[in-house]
Amino acid sequence: MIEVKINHAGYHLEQLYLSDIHFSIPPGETVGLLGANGAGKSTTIKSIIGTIEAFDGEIHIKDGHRLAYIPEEPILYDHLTLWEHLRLAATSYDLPDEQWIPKAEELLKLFLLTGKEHHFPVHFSKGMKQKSLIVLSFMIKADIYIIDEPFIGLDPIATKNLITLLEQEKQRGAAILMTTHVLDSAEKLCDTFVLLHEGRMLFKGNLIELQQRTNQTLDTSLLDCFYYLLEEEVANEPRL
Ligand SMILES: Nc1ncnc2c1ncn2[C@@H]1O[C@H](COP(=O)(O)OP(=O)(O)OP(=O)(O)O)[C@@H](O)[C@H]1O
Repeated sequence: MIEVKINHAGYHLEQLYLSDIHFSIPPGETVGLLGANGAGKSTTIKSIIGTIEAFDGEIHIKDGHRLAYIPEEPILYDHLTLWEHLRLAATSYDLPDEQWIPKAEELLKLFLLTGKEHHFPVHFSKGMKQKSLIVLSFMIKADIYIIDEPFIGLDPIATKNLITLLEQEKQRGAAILMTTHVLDSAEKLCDTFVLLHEGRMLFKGNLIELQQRTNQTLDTSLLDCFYYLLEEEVANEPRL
């Protein structure tokens, strides 16, 4: 379980971008953090993981719970091989060799990285770097996964494997937060949605609640509801 209470957050104290973004993710649930470009999704994630410049709010994570974060732009160490990255993560979480090594090998095979363990991932393609971070995150069996744009840059097989892994982790009781612009995938994978617009939370709830909120029928897609909600918001904005 993770509880997010962002009163204000942003990049300059005098000009905070996010305001009043409050939501929680119970164990075994996936929340989709949605919004147009610049709506504040990455800023919300930075607030949760503690890398934002200015923050007023509270983030509650149960003691001892592990959080795995997969950023949109993969960040890897220049001078460590893929295997050294995996060993470093395992050491940081005190995982015994007999636990992490078989899991790492299984994930490397699944994401077609077997044979690349002793290469330097900084020289990998963008998708391979992303897959390396996926292997690292799923290897530690986190309680909370935060994934920024998981489907951009992954090939179709890797995307399918990632979806299967996410479903398995959810069944295991992990709480998952993902941002994505791929709304048909979000509709299938997420239990609830947090919709941001210009740093504010426009909506929080499941698809049925979003269909009701936008006066749409139960067969209306997430994409269409999202569109109607933003259209209504923009129409109601004060004109300069
Ligand atoms: N490092 C930064 N310094 C100053 N302002 C920033 C910084 N990063 C983002 N912003 C601003 O904060 C606002 C929200 O950006 P954010 O990256 O959270 O949007 P997003 O919803 O993740 O967008 P996208 O879908 O394009 O990734 C934007 O106005 C952006 O210009």
